[in-house]
Amino acid sequence: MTFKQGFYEFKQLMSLMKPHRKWYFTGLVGNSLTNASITILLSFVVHYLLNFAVNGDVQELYRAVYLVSGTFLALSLISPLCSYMYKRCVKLAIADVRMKLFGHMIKLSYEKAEKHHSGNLVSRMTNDVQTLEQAYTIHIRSIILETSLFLGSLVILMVLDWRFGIMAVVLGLASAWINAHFAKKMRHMSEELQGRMSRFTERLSDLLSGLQMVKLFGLRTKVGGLCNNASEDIKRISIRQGRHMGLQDMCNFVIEFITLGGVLVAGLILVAQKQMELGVLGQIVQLQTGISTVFLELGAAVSLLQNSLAGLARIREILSESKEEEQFPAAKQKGSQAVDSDHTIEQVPAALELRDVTFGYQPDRPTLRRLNLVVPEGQVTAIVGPSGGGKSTVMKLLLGFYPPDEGVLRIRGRMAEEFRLDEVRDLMAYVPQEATLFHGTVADNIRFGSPDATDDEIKAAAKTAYASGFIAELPEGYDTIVGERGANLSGGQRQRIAIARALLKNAPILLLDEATSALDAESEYEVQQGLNELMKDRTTLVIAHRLSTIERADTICVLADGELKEQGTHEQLLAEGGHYAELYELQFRKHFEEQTA
Ligand SMILES: Nc1ncnc2c1ncn2[C@@H]1O[C@H](COP(=O)(O)OP(=O)(O)OP(=O)(O)O)[C@@H](O)[C@H]1O
Repeated sequence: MTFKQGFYEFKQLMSLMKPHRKWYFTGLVGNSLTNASITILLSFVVHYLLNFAVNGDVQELYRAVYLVSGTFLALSLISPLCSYMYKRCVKLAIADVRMKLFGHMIKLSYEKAEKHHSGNLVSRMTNDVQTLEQAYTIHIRSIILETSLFLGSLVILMVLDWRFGIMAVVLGLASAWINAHFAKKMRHMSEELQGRMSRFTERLSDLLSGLQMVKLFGLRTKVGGLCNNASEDIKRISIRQGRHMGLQDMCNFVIEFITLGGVLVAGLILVAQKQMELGVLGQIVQLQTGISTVFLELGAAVSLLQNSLAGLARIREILSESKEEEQFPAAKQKGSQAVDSDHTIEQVPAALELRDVTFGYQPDRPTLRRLNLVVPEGQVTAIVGPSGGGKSTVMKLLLGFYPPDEGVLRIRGRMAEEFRLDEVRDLMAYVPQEATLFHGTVADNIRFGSPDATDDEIKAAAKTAYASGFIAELPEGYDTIVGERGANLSGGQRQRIAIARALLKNAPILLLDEATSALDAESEYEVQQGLNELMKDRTTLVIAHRLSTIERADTICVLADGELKEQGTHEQLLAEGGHYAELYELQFRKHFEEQTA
């Protein structure tokens, strides 16, 4: 790390402290200077006491007593006050950083957020923010304290005997050179360590979120092994770091030992030749001992600061990731307008429309290819097709999670990018395959659909969604805690809560990633009843996994390999005898076999 880079990173570190900088530095410098002054004043106490011992001069004793009293006063008053002042600023700044990071994370564009493992993001919020706090509270304080102690001691040494002052400067330069060398290596290890900590959190969160599967499939050793490996990596790097710091300490000790030995020998010779008072030598030894620990402490602080700077780099990496735009994302490639101008405005514009939409998660690997899809207002349009055909991707584009690479998206006849994202999301209610519930009560989870809903409205929505029956049987009814991600409820119950939430939102367009196939017959029936209520009088785009649920849809679109293969009503598509008829035949036969088994 060059000096320029170090300075730049330090500036970055300070920029996060900006609103509290004045009081932070007042407290920090006050605390450091008080503590440094105490050490220097104590060297005078040694000086006076030794003079008193040699000359028997009581004035020297009085001076020592005054100094000790002053030191005690400073220790018990100024130092704690300053300490409180800067520590308070650190707590405030760290809370700001945490909120800023959190605010940024939840606004990350879906595309960026998907690239990070949730455990990795958690680790940045916890481990990295913690290393940042240590920088402000411990390492920077240490650097200021030790530097002021060094400078103060150097001035006194120069006044007492300039030769010892020069010696301290030489010692300082040697120590700085050695510690800079160690700090460079320490930075590499710190970056590696933070990365491994992040990986450990990822593995742990995978293990905990999939605990059921881990137990069922006997994966404790395998998945637990991944956690162990990550933990072993942390152990290995931490031990390497410890060894490195031990070596650094040893080098600093050697310098300290040689210097102190040199000071003692040279000083005693001067005392023997009556060129120096014993009190002066005592003070020089005291100051020199302080200077030696300065370099030990300074070396450790600069090394440990590398941990914090590595953490800061990881925090800044997230803060520099692009946030979701306020406007609905436009197609990445120009030429979309040309396609749009070809379009003849219909009398009643479609609720949703995709024109020549091409999209790929990776460049040159299109998931959707020149797709044309129209969802007429007030009708039910179903998308069916093989797994991986691009059905959910269509919904992600309509919800503005990704911009199409090419083509045009229209919502109620207007170009999608003319809308703000929140406007589009207000127009649509999305019920995903897996209902997302948050830790809280049943009522809280339904209320997410409309934060101002009254208790009666919540109950009415639950009733329409066929959820009121099971909610009444829960121990605390609507006040029952659903557990982490709704773990205290069954899959069908979770889905009915999600349906009640969508009902409460009362959006005119419904996007439904239907997943009744994983439910037992009774739950499936009840969820289906809830969905039917939800679809009433609404424009619906539904991804159907069970064809029996969409036989009465106004239009069925068959999507495979990102292309629209067929389109029509159930009867038309059966009569065509194409992909749909094949899929239907397959599901019908499977169902028949299940029934007769
Ligand atoms: N975030 C992503 N990054 C990269 N590829 C993705 C991502 N999400 C989906 N894909 C890929 O895009 C393709 C279409 O996925 P999509 O989820 O749209 O299919 P689907 O038709 O909804 O499938 P299913 O019926 O199984 O839910 C698949 O090949 C999938 O692997």
